[in-house]
Amino acid sequence: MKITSNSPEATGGLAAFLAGKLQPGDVLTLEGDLGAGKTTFTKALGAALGVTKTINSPTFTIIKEYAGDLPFYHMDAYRLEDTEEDLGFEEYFFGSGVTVVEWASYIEDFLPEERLDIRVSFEGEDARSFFFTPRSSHFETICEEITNEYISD
Ligand SMILES: Nc1ncnc2c1ncn2[C@@H]1O[C@H](COP(=O)(O)OP(=O)(O)OP(=O)(O)O)[C@@H](O)[C@H]1O
Repeated sequence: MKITSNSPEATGGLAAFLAGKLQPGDVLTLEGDLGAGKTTFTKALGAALGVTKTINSPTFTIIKEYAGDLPFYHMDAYRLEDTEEDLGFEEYFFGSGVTVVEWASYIEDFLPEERLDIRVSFEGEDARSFFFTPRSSHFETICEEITNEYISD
């Protein structure tokens, strides 16, 4: 399923709409090229989940935890490339918060099967495409709701 965004604000609105549908224990993976809009999307998602602190890229910390209406975990697996060491991922993935994982393919063996995969691609100066791949019935329902909200006809 593909949604087009024509501005950072539109990306924020899409992230906020998704945030409103999420439940404790939900895991999202987010991939896209440099400058595609992953951070823009994640900041808006976190804000909509009630996080008031500034959300920055967690590259040097692997995971950042934020308090919101429910816990929000922002993970960047870049420095874990093909690790076989379990750093306690389950506490996040099967916990009471929402987790966003960047560079998720690097920790593929530890990812929960039930998740929402999101890919952002650069289409032009302010244009971005968001591709959503739901990997559970819960996320299929959410994707249908996003489609109904964003795709008319
Ligand atoms: N439709 C759009 N959606 C998101 N960002 C957009 C859009 N149009 C323009 N932008 C701009 O593109 C940039 C996206 O940067 P952002 O840091 O979110 O990307 P990123 O994918 O996290 O990159 P990096 O991997 O380098 O951290 C921002 O400067 C943002 O204002």
